[in-house]
Amino acid sequence: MSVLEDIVAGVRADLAEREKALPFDELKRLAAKAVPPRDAASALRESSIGVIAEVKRRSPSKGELATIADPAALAKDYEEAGARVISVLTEQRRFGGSLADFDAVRAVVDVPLLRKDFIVSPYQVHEARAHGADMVLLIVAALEQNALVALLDRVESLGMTALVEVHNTEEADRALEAGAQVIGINARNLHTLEVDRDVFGRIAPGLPFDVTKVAESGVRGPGDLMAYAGHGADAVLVGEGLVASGDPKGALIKLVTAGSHPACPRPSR
Ligand SMILES: O=C(O)c1ccccc1NCC(=O)[C@H](O)[C@H](O)COP(=O)(O)O
Repeated sequence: MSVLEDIVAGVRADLAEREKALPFDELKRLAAKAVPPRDAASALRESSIGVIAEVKRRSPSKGELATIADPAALAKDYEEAGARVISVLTEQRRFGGSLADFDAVRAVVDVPLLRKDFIVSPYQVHEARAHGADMVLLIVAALEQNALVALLDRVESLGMTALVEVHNTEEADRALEAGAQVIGINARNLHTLEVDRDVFGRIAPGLPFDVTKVAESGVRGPGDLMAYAGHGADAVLVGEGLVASGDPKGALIKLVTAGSHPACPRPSR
């Protein structure tokens, strides 16, 4: 079983428990009553390079990254430092995240929030909305094409933005065929867990100019952000480089400053 398959199997088991506790129809009613979604897509298409700052405790590749006793305080720091979007991992078994973390963050910040999880069911999309999510991650490698199309449609019909994650040109073609408007190119190979920052430069130039391009993983400082920007990134998604830095707010300020520096390549629109 690959790492991704193993994670998804755990996600499905946990999902089955939540579905028992809260029927889908009830969840849909809660989602319909939630505060309307913020426009995450527009937040990522400003004239400077945006940063999606992630609340990430641990990971399959690195194990424990940071304790994060107070995810709300970390998110508040991210907002004050200029994060365009905040990503909150809600997968529990391998990343130590939870919907409780998401709720704590939602209660204190106004910027758009990304629910970062392994979404395989419409239930999780409505769940994200019910908890106040504005953006939802859809990983192409984890989904058959018809499921990808249906989930993307579901995310958009609830007024949220889908961040559709790809790792190679075949997945990028599938994302485009499904109608993705925001594509995340993840430098982390989900089979080997190795990070290859060059993946972005191989895929991004082949995407239509009007698709928002997010470089995911491997940003450890302003130099990496600048390099991704040079290959056409509109935004970068950063976890480890912030939470394991010892000073997440300071590290994010450096990235945000680099993203709006005159020497930083701008999105070409
Ligand atoms: O981070 C991992 O080890 C990982 C393993 C398997 C599936 C997904 C994984 N990470 C999810 C992410 O996409 C990253 O959290 C995100 O891109 C931030 O990456 P980084 O800045 O390198 O922490």
